[in-house]
Amino acid sequence: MAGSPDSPRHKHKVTVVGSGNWGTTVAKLVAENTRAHSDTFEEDVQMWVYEENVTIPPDSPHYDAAVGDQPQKLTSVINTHHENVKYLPKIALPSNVVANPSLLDAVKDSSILIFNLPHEFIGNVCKQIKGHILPSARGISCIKGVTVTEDKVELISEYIGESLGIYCGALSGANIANEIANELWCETTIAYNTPPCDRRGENGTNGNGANGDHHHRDARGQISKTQLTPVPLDYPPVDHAELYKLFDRPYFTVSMVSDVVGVSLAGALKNIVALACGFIEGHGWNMTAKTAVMRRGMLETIQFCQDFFPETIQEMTFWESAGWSDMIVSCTSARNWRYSKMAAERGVSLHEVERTELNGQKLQGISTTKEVMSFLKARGVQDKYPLFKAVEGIVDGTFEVKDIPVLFRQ
Ligand SMILES: NC(=O)C1=CN([C@@H]2O[C@H](COP(=O)(O)OP(=O)(O)OC[C@H]3O[C@@H](n4cnc5c(N)ncnc54)[C@H](O)[C@@H]3O)[C@@H](O)[C@H]2O)C=CC1
Ligand SMILES: O=C(CO)COP(=O)(O)O
Repeated sequence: MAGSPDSPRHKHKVTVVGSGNWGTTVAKLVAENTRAHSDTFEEDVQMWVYEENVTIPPDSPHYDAAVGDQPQKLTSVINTHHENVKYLPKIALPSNVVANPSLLDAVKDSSILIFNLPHEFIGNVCKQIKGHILPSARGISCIKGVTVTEDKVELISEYIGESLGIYCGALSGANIANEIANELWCETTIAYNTPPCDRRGENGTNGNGANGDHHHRDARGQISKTQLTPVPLDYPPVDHAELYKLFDRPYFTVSMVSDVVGVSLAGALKNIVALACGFIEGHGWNMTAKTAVMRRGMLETIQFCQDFFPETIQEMTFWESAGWSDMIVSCTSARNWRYSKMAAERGVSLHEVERTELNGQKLQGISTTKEVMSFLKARGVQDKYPLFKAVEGIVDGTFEVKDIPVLFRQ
C-alpha cells in the first residue's frame, strides 16, 4: 500500500449529513477546524441539506427587493449568504461550509461522515448512501435517539455502522446548538473505539497485523460482525487525536472516551426525562420536583444500559458531559423541556406544539419515548421503568402529571 502515516498523500474530506439547528452548528465548528488543520483535512466541508424553499423577510439583511417574498432554495441562500436562515438564523457560517442538496454528491469520496439529523430520518439516509460512500469511510453520529425494530433496540451509531459496513462512533454532550453557534463555551464527549485494523504501527503498517473484522454487541447480547475496510495508510489516521483535532474548539471542549454505548444511550434517554421535567414545570412544580425526576431518570437510564448492554457499559461515562451534564441542561433549557412545558401550560399535545412552534425542528423525545417503551413492552419489563412509562402515558393522555409523585412511593 502506498504512503506511510508520516507522509499521507490524501487529506480527509469531511461531510456533515444534516443541516438542522445542531447539524449546521457542527458544520460551522468543524469547518473552522478543517481550515485550522488544512494539512490533515480538505478545507471545504460538505453539508447535506434536505432541500426546501424559504422566504427571506424584509427585515433580514439578506432581503433582496428584486426577489421579494418569492421562495428561494435553502441551499442557494446558505451558499450565497453563509447563513442557514431557517435552522440557525443570525449565525455567520464560514465560507468553506458548502450546502449541497444532493445526498449522494455530498458524501462522495468523503472519508469522514458526520451524521447529524433527527433520528427518524437516518434509516432512509443510510438506504440511499449505501454503496455510494468510500468503503474505508469512518462515521461519527451526533444523533440523540435509538432505532427500534420489532423487539430489538439499536444505537444509532451501530445502526449506521451495520447498514453501511463502516465503523461509526458517537458525539453527545450538554450541548445547546444556539449557544455553541454563538461560541459560548461548553463541553462534549466523543466516544470512538478505534478499530484494530486502523491502529497504526510504528513502521507505517496498519492494524498491527489485525484484519478488518470488527465485533460489537447488540441490544440482545448477540455478537455482530462487520468486515471493515481499513483506513488506507495514505490517509491520516482516524483515531482519538485526529477526531479531537476535527471537533475541539476554544468554545467546545472535547473529551475522548471509548464507551459508545453509554454515550449514545445517555444522549437518547435523557430526552424522555426532559419531557417529564417540562410536564412537571408546566404543572406548576419547580426545581425541587425536577431534580427528583432527573435523579429517577438517571437511575432508569443506567438500569437500561445495564439490563441490555451489560458488558460494555462504563459507569464513569455518566459523569462525562454526555451523562449528568446533558441530563441537567436538557431538563432545564433544551427544546424537549421547553416545549413539553409549553404543551402542559397550554393543555395541548406535544405534536401540536411541535407543529406550530418549532418551524421544522424536531422533538426527539416524542419518538424516543414511544420506541423505548415498545421495546420494553415487547420484553415485558416496562414496570421496571416507571418514569419512562409515565412519560409515555402523559404523551398518550393516559397518565396525569399530578400522579408522578406516586411513582416515588416505595
Ligand atoms: N439542536 C440542538 O441543540 C441539539 C440537537 N442534538 C441532536 O441532533 C440531531 C439533529 O437535530 P437538529 O440538527 O437540531 O435538527 P432540527 O430539529 O433543528 O431540524 C430538523 C432537520 O430535519 C430535516 N428534515 C426534515 N425532513 C427530513 C427528511 N424527510 N429527511 C431528512 N431530513 C429531514 C430538516 O431539513 C432539518 O434539517 C437530533 O438527534 C438532536 O437530538 C444534539 C445536541 C444539541
Ligand atoms: O441534546 C440537547 C442538549 O444537550 C438538545 O436537546 P433538545 O433537542 O431538547 O434541544
